Amino acid sequence: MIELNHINYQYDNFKVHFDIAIVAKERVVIVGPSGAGKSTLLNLIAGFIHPKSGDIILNKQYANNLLPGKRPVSMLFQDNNLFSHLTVEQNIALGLKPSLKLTVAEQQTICDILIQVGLDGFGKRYPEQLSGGQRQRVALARCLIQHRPILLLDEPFSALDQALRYEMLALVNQICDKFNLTLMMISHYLDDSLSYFSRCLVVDNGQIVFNGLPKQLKQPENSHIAKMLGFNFQ
Ligand SMILES: Nc1ncnc2c1ncn2[C@@H]1O[C@H](COP(=O)(O)OP(=O)(O)OP(=O)(O)O)[C@@H](O)[C@H]1O
Repeated sequence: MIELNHINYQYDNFKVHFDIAIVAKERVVIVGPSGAGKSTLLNLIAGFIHPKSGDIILNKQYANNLLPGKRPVSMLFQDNNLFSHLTVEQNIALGLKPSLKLTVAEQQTICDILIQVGLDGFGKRYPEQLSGGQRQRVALARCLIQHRPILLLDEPFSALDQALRYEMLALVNQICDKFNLTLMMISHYLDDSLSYFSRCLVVDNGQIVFNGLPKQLKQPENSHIAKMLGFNFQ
């Protein structure tokens, strides 16, 4: 679970305030205009930035003072940050052991995870020998191998074409089922992908202005929010 209690944070002249509670295994999509504070929200949860005030509770543990690596969180970015001089297997292994000296059991874990993300047989390739979707699968595998219960995705599939984006969403959905993950994902899209999420947060100007079922965004009383987002549900 994720609780942000009266969280305040400020860049030079941009303030955010977040107050949310997300229960374990929820799947939350975060949308909002560019510069609204969506990445800031995930960065606060991941521990890359620290609130000026307020409490962050992750899986019932007070997390304000925890370094990113000690939080029960893994995060995937749009630029997957794979190392070009390392193979797929080695890139994934980094999530497990920075020394890359793996036991036989750990090597097997990597083989298993490659199968999970549909990349069986790709372990010896280098990132440049993969498509954009395959590279994102490797980055996703590196997150999953850490076995952290909270998965944060910062627009990881935005650069992919629609068919591949849906494929990746379906894969993430399956993975969340299998590993009982709590998911928060930033997206620029709110279309058929709605069905994968149990909740939608709309962030605008550093605040959450909508927190509800994705389908409620289609209701007439929320038409101003849908319009602000530029979504056309007709
Ligand atoms: N390191 C920083 N220093 C100063 N201002 C920043 C910094 N990072 C972000 N901001 C500002 O904070 C605001 C929120 O940024 P954030 O990246 O959270 O928005 P976003 O909703 O994720 O945007 P986008 O959809 O364009 O990625 C923006 O106005 C941005 O310019």
